Amino acid sequence: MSKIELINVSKKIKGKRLLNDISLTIDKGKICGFVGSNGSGKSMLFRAIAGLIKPSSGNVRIFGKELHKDLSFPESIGVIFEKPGFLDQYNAFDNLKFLSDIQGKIDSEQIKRSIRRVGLDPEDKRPVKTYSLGMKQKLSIAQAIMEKPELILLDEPMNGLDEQSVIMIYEVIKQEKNRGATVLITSHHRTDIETLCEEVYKIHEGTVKPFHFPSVLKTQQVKV
Ligand SMILES: Nc1ncnc2c1ncn2[C@@H]1O[C@H](COP(=O)(O)OP(=O)(O)OP(=O)(O)O)[C@@H](O)[C@H]1O
Repeated sequence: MSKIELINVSKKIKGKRLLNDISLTIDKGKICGFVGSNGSGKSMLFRAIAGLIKPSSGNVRIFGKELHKDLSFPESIGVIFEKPGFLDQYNAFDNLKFLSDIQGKIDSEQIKRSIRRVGLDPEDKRPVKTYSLGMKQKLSIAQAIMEKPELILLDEPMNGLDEQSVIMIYEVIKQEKNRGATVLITSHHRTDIETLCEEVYKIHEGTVKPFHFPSVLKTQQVKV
């Protein structure tokens, strides 16, 4: 029950198999990393887990409930995908308020707290269109965590972040895990994955396999 399960999930678009018979189980409360080259299928996999695409075959179960059968979308989910989509003429707080009003689960103070947690100022009245890429990225992370979701999908969350901000977001992600969230992350940076993830999978042409980074130390020892 307390698992994310993909059972023989495939997705074909226009005859091309983008996800290829993926079976995967992730325990609740884990931080799980996904690596793989550009176009390998990481975002497509996240879309399948978020209920944003329907697999051509196979099932996705989120904590015991089957997507597209028991429910359309996971009940408690926070996501960021590659391009943050905000209402550019509104400020940070108003953007998150607008989104939180859909569910009506949290109050203004909780929104402000999550904006502060990612290092932004909830009292900043400037429209989001004046924000840098990194600031927009931080706001996306604030939006993904603000409702304390059970499941958090972070597709390249460190995009555009400076070194100090990356360390701050590492802490935020670890805090989310500590409160019980299951976090799935993609990144092209080994340090992100090694610092955060307890399990790592590699996606290659739509298939998924457990992955371990090659040990640099071992290679050096062999050379000596
Ligand atoms: N809507 C779509 N229609 C058809 N093909 C798509 C669609 N979206 C993605 N693809 C294809 O699916 C494959 C996987 O794309 P995906 O975005 O999942 O890759 P990714 O691993 O996230 O790559 P990156 O590291 O560049 O973000 C690619 O070949 C891409 O061209």
